[in-house]
Amino acid sequence: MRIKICGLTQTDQAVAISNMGVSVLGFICVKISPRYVSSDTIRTIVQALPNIDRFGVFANATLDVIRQTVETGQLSGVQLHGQESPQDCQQMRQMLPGVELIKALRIRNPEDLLQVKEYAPHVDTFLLDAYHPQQLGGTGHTLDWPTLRTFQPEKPWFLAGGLTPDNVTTALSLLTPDGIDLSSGVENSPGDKNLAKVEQLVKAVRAVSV
Ligand SMILES: O=C(O)c1ccccc1N[C@@H]1O[C@H](COP(=O)(O)O)[C@@H](O)[C@H]1O
Repeated sequence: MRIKICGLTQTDQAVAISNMGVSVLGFICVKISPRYVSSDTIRTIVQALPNIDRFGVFANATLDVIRQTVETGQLSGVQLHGQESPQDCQQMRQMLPGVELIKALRIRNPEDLLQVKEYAPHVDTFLLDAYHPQQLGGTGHTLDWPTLRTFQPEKPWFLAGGLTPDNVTTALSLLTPDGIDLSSGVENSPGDKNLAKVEQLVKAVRAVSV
């Protein structure tokens, strides 16, 4: 089970969280987000980290911006959280070989899950997040977990959306994602992570999965 903590902005918190057994750190590269960090800030943080996966989160960014951020920020993965098409993903895949490509789908209803078929040939990993009409992500809203019980894409997937140390056990009793992703559920305020909550989360996940 991969554990991704997203929306890091501070080096000391990123280092502490890396050392807790978390497997992926996420950096928000969407300028309108209160968790936004520039590629230079990502590089500064990443250079202080042990060996850990590092995803940049983008929404409808150009290929050039993504390539520049991956290079400067030394990212190992690109999470596409906007309306990127399967063709956009295909182009990205060609441009960034060796970089994990994650397509986030914001789910409004069970029909939205059908999109995975079109994306699957062009991405490495899926991420399911809750839909919010005004916010792209980091909403703290949960998905309707029981409706995802039969979701079994042909690629690994992360469950995101409103997960907390308190509700993660319930989520994992209903679903078997390959990873989980949390942002606001382990924060004091946007971009300021609560280390005690991250520790509580890791313990809760390790108690129910390997
Ligand atoms: O966190 C943000 O500000 C953000 C902005 C734009 C796109 C995605 C964003 N975050 C992603 O939101 C989900 C879950 O967040 P939460 O746990 O519900 O707070 C996660 O995938 C983040 O990468």
